[in-house]
Amino acid sequence: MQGKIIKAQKELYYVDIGNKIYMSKARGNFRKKGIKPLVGDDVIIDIQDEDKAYITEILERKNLIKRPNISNVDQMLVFVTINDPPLNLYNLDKYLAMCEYENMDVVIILSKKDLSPSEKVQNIKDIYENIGYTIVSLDNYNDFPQEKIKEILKNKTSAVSGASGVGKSTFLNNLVEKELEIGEISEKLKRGKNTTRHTEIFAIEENTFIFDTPGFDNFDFDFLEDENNLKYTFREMSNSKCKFNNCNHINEPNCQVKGKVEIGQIAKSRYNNYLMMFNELKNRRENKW
Ligand SMILES: Nc1nc2c(ncn2[C@@H]2O[C@H](COP(=O)(O)OP(=O)(O)OP(=O)(O)O)[C@@H](O)[C@H]2O)c(=O)[nH]1
Ligand SMILES: [Zn+2]
Repeated sequence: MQGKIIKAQKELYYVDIGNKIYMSKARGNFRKKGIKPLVGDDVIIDIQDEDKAYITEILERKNLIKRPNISNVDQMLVFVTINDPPLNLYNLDKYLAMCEYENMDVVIILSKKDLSPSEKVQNIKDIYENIGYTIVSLDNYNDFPQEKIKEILKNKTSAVSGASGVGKSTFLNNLVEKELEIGEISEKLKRGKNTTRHTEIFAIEENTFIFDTPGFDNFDFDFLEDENNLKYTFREMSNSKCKFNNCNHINEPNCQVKGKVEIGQIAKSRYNNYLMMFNELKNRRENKW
């Protein structure tokens, strides 16, 4: 039987098989190899009785995030605000680069719309929609697009990320509370108010999950070692016809990316952040030795 680990407590794993949750312990070859099951893992279980089972196999992971340790994130909801806290485009572009590198879909959530001047919201939308990102602006208290969010989450396992105070927990509570009201999430999964926090996944509906702890917590650049690969994580730089096909778009002659920046087809902020990240990675690699 195949299922997904939605919660881990010490050596006990809660495996959701769609209509039922089994408390499971690890058994099998992966244990000998020192591989520990993670929340998010798709696993094969061997059912013992009513609600107990053994995990016998961990299916290949699509990706693995550290701090918190979670796996198989299909989609990242990257949260930003315009004013509170102030928008930091460098960090946003870094999050986006990480998601590209980890092969996750990305949706940008611009929260606290109520506190944001609409022309600034439009500005950000213009930059990011132009390069193919979905961006949803919302007010967690008075304008929460539940149906739209559910549509975005459908049939995927999603996680949230973003700076402290951008409204991630309020968003998650909103989403889960509303679903609880509608009665689509079983009472079993209801978040205990006083229990210790472990990473958990909520099943929004069948085949649709969201992690309750932010991904890329405490983030830095340990995902990318070689600055020469950074260009592949900037969508607007792929498919450019530069003179050199390994062009880093910095000092090379006949660089189409630089040309596009000059005529405004590529956002200056994105390009400048690319240069900053490039240097950050380069310094880091050079200082390692
Ligand atoms: N005006 C307004 N305030 C909001 C909105 N969403 C959240 N807040 C408030 O912003 C503050 C921070 O929200 P949280 O949901 O705790 O933010 P977080 O991203 O989870 O923060 P960390 O837990 O530190 O990572 C709280 O006081 C919320 O009530 C919103 O859409 N509009
Ligand atoms: Zn170039």
